[in-house]
Amino acid sequence: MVTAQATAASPQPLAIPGLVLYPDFVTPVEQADIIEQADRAPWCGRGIAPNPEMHRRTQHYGFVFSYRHRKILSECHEPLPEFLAGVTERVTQLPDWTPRTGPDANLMVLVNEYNPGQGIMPHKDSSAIFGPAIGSLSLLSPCLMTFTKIKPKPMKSKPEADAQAGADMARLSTDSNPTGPLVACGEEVIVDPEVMAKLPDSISVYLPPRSLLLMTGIGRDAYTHTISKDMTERLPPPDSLEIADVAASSLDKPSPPEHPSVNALTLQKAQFERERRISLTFRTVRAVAVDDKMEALPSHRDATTMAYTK
Ligand SMILES: O=C(O)CCC(=O)C(=O)O
Ligand SMILES: [Fe+2]
Repeated sequence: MVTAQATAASPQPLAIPGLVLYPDFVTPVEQADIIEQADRAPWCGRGIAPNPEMHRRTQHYGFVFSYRHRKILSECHEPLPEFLAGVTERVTQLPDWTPRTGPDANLMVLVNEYNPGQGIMPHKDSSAIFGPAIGSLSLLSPCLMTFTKIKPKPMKSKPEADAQAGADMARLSTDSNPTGPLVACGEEVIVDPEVMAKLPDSISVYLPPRSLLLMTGIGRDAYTHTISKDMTERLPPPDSLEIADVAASSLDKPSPPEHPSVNALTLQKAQFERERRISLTFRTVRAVAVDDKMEALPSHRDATTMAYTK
């Protein structure tokens, strides 16, 4: 059983603002418990509704997301299953978890399974559908998650921008093409181009087993994230790799005992084999599809826009 207690390892802010890695977010025993319980629950994908066309298997708790239609299919306020309650509470109590918490927080937990050869295309989680923080808990196999700066669109006047936001919302409710980055609209961060210009174009983040990656602000809204399908992950040069607890300059030093998997891999190999990985994605839902239109959920009507303009 995963309980809502504080995590031992200290958080690691990454090179992109808003991205923070929490190593050892769950213990090996908690990891085994989550995997066992998830494997007893029904998966969708590979011919099974509600996402039969997906090759990757998923489980959707709290709300059901359709990849084909890119929307939350139905509102369902059933409590999260017992095996997810503790870890979800722990995520939503993190100091940088910005959405509201509590029973009306419209939480969704998505379980993703990646077998060797499976990944996730570059995308940004829609700001119209999902709230301002996304937590990703990595279980079993490590992987690299690559963040790439989204190229800015040409500046628009206010009426044009408003019209575009409306069009984006309409597109979200009708578009059936599941490829390509999701449309960004809603209450996403507004970033000063000068701030963005100083940030890296792309970084690869090494996600050790049992770590939680929290994505907020710039890292959530101004970058896409992706996991490759490669069976073998090759570590990029140290200056483009973000590794928890290991500064690029200390890669040739002996590994500290607390995170042997991170350092052993980094020090001994320039590559590693992907094995089965299960991730839990924690998000709040802002809008659901009702009669084929997107409608904002009540608890997000008063959400405030965060601006990174300084
Ligand atoms: O597997 C992960 O860690 C990320 C999943 C993800 O990006 C998503 O479901 O939108
Ligand atoms: Fe995502």
